[in-house]
Amino acid sequence: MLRLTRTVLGLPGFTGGFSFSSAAALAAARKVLISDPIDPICVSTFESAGFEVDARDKVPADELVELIKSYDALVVRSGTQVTSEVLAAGAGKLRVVGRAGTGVDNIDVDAATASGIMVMNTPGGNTTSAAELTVSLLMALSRDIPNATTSLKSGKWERKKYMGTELEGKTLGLVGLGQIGRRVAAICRAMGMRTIGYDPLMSADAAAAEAIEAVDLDAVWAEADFISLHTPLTAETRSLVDANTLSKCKPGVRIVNCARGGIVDEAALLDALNSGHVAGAALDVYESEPPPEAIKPLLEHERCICTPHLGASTEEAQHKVAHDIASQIVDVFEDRAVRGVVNSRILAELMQHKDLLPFVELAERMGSLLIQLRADKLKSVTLSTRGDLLKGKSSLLKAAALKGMLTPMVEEPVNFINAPSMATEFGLSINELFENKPTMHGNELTITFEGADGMRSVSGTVTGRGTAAPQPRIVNLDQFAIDLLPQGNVLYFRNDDKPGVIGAITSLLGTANINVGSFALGRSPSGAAVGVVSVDSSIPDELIDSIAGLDGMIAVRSAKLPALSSSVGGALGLDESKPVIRPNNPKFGSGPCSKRPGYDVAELPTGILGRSHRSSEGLALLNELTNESKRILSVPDEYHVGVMPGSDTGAFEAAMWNLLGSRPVDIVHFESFGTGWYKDAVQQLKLDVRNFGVDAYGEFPDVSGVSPAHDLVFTYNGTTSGVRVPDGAPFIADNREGITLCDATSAVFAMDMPWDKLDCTTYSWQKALGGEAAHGTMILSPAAVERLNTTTASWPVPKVFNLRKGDGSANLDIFKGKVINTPSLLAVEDCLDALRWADSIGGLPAMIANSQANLRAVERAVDRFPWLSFLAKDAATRSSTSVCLELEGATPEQVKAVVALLASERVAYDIGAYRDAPPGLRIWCGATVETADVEALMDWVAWAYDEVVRK
Ligand SMILES: NC(=O)C1=CN([C@@H]2O[C@H](COP(=O)(O)OP(=O)(O)OC[C@H]3O[C@@H](n4cnc5c(N)ncnc54)[C@H](O)[C@@H]3O)[C@@H](O)[C@H]2O)C=CC1
Ligand SMILES: O=C(O)C(=O)COP(=O)(O)O
Repeated sequence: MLRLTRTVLGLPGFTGGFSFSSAAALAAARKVLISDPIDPICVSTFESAGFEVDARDKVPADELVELIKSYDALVVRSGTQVTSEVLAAGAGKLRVVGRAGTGVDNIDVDAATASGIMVMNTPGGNTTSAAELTVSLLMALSRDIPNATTSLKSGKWERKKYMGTELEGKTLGLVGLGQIGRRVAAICRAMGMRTIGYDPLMSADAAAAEAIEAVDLDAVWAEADFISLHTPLTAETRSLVDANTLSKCKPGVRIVNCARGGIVDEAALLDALNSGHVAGAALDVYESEPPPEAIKPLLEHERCICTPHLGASTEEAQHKVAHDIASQIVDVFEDRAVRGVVNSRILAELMQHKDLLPFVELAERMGSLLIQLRADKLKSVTLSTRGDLLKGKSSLLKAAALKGMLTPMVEEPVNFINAPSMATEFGLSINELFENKPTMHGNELTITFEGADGMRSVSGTVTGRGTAAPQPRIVNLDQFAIDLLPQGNVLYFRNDDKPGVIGAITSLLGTANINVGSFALGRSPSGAAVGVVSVDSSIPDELIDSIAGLDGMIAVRSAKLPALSSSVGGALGLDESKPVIRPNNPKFGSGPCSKRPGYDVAELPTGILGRSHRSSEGLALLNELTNESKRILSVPDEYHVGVMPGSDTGAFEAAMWNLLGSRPVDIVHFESFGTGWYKDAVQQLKLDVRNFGVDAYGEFPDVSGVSPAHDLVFTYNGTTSGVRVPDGAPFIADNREGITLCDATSAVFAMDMPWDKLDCTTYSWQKALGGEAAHGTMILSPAAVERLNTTTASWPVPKVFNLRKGDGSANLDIFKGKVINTPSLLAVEDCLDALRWADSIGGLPAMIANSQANLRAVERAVDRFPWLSFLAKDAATRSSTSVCLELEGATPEQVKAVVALLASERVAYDIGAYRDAPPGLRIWCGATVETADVEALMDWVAWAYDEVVRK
């Protein structure tokens, strides 16, 4: 029974003011208790997901009741009895009970459901093993193998005594045609048996498709030579095989039970064996395990074969179920998926329709709002939906609304698992209605209820779906059009629509030191007005009374709703404050950057490995790479593209060492790497340099003095500052005399490159392509080639950087696949894979669009969170690949803690700012990163900021 703190749904004049349990989402490890012997893969799967595991072979019942209190999850096989006492002791902290196997009859599933604890199993993991044991027992029975073995071992030679019977041609009667029953049927049919079976869920056609004759139970008893049981133990199957049913069986029938003890009445079976009516029985499972003394006569009966619950006891099955249950539980805690849940259809549905999450959040808040604003008992509640998205989804939305309605009313935590059963206990039900009428909001949800104060209703929708961050909004309250973000503390009032009321309310709130966040007002032609005010703190009852006393006031209520973008995680009852959606791919580092979506190293062609890069095949591969890069990047035909050693750094230093020296150099730099090129030019090459630098990270320099007569060295995109050259690099003259050297490593494949302004461009594969490190690409214009041909370097150039031949002319062989030194052909295949992917999504325009969409996702977060800002203030020089962010109010240590927390939650790796840059975040938003992941990440950033900085 539920413990209620209030007379549920019946308090007149209730004015809210509840505190919601916003469990602090600490980064502490989740704790799992394993209380039965299990394959070690279970422990290692949990541990590698950061869980703390306590694995025991056996925990006595009384100890378990104490022990369970400190665990988030419990894993069992059939040995541990998970009773209502255990579940009650665990409730609050315990979220999941996982059964590494099929049968959950050792778990009090109803008690778990009432406490909001998820129960899951691993269907299918041990099907083969259980089916193979069943068939082994059928064969052992037909040939009496155990007795024959014992006889021979005792020195006897009794060939006559052990005359057996063939299975071929005999009828096998199966009760239960689930996974195991069907597998047994398939094996037995292959042995020539006739297979008949009964299962209330299986149609005759579906059974026929499995080559099983669907019959009723009486036919199984009457026709089977062998009967095998494969149902769960339920009220209906308990003692299914008893004296009565046995009497209906053929004399000489043999019976196998590898399903559950209790399906067979053990005393009746012993009688039937004693009378000879049953010729043999094979049991793997017992009513009580281990079996008590009392059933010794059955176990010791000459014609009874018995095994100690070994159906799932194979290395393969144990490995599989142990791995499955651990990864299912990890997935639940990480909100990735809900698989194998046996006590919540709604949860499984919720995880399948993640696109509905904002509506689920809305429904929950609407339910919560209405219940808190009601005046008296509810009479009837109706949820109506409009719009294609919501059609057929009302069970999910109803569950959300119920969760919202119950949460402020009951003491225990309400989640999607227990909300429906709790509601049933209160007799609280919601009617549903789908309305075809179009609405200006597209998809709209309305909850109406009849209370003592008449019909009340609230309607809401979700704005910004698809484009901006989706936001639930209340658009109508009691027939008044309003616009309200349903979160936090809310004051509702209805009054005669006359001047002065709002002023009086704000002044009362001000006097009580309560900040007003927003006002939503609606009015009807009849002269009534309704107002909803969101305020920063809860409103004391005395203040409500004072507002109620204002002239013209009809009704006043207050309510408290959970903070937005935080409560759907509570759907799982896991952690109310954590966002529910995690990035699918948490790799947001700025180099090496994330591989393309769907990347699998196993799919790379490997035929070339071990071959010479100078073989015709090796050469062809290198040329394919440079040609494809050239085509996808729309590099002009007359330019040369080649592979260089040493990543982008190697390629760019090769460019500087080979091309500079004949003119003064202007260096435009605005972050660490560009500053490195500046230092190279001054300190190593001792060039005549003009410095176009910046005072601080995030700025773009004043480039108005860049001279067309000089050479120009610049970075196109500052990976460490999140600053980029403005589109088209307008400061570079078309008719210049000098040449330009452009480090484009985090710009290519994500930005349009103005090739006519770039004479030597370099990049590495590990950035925008998500390729492998150590190789770079160099692109030379005809002017750069001419520079090589007409000048010589006045300093030594190491062999791996040398772009000239012995005669001093440009070594264009490098750009025809004849690379300077040995490349990794595996890295080449990997890069080609990225290029093929680039092509498949629509080439360069699609890659640029991806990166832009990612930047917009971050921009939306910056709009939403006042403490979050771009390091690059000017949008025209803001990078869409290496996006650098500052967290206002966070100390450097706190920024580090935010980064560490996001990594420990496995939502974002490697997103701390570059070591020389100001503390902050650097999120790679190049084309290989998916926008949905950036969107999900930004909610997590907000969560981590709350955890570390605000708490
Ligand atoms: N001995 C052992 O170590 C193992 C035992 N098992 C047990 O075997 C049994 C079957 O497992 P699965 O095939 O994996 O489960 P399943 O869920 O795939 O199949 C059970 C089937 O029983 C049917 N059923 C339910 N009530 C029935 C009734 N009154 N009459 C006839 N059929 C009914 C269901 O419709 C369902 O098709 C379960 O009790 C499970 O716990 C499973 C694995 C290992
Ligand atoms: O999976 C089942 O239902 C089983 O009966 C197997 O039980 P076990 O995990 O071997 O204790």
